[in-house]
Amino acid sequence: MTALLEVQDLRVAYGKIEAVKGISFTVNQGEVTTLIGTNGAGKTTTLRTLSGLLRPTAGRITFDGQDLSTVPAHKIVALGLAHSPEGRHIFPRMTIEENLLLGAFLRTDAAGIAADVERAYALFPILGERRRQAAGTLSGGEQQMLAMGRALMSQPKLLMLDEPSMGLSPLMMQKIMSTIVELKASGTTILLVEQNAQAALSLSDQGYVMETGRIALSGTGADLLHDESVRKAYLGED
Ligand SMILES: Nc1ncnc2c1ncn2[C@@H]1O[C@H](COP(=O)(O)OP(=O)(O)OP(=O)(O)O)[C@@H](O)[C@H]1O
Repeated sequence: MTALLEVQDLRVAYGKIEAVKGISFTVNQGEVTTLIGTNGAGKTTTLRTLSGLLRPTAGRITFDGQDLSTVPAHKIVALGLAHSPEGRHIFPRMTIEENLLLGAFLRTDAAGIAADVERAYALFPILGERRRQAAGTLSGGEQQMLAMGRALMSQPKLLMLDEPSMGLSPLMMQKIMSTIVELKASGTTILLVEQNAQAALSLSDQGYVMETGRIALSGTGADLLHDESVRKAYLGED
């Protein structure tokens, strides 16, 4: 198993408040790795740090053999790391296609970009049907598809998805989860942050449980899914 991302003893603080308190985890090439945890555990802070939006106070991030700790955010996309953020952050007045093309802002290969736009439409047909409409007219779930499609437009080695199922209907959530499985099958490595532990762990190779800035538990998705403490805390079992 080759590690694509290695995080060692990472610490991140907002002023005096330490949100991530020395976490270590690995994302293997070609796998889906999930971070689960309660609200405020530090999952989003971790993804934002990997994207270069926050600076760690300590620790090491190695991505594809390179130390990321001091690489600025705008260079991190070029290294192959894409982030579909919590809350999607699509541009509502721009069209769906314009939003997708923003994800390719570093690329100059017109034919490749056009092919990847078509790939996004194949993955999410609704986006293709409405390509010329303002993105703000999409439903929440469709906006999530757009955010994922846009992140894929940079042809990332690692796709980070922050709470892709948030606020979605069960049917829409299933679509997003099955797309994650499809993306993995086509060779994309994924780091997933999810509140829906059942759905996320079911499709994950590896999982990490975060609690108040620390990793409390780790294992394969199947191990965690069957772990009694995980079932009690995250799957609502007595
Ligand atoms: N901009 C900020 N300034 C100060 N504290 C922050 C900021 N953003 C997050 N925090 C704090 O850092 C901690 C970790 O938050 P984070 O958003 O990373 O958690 P999370 O695991 O993603 O939670 P959620 O599932 O609720 O999104 C929380 O205590 C939160 O209040």
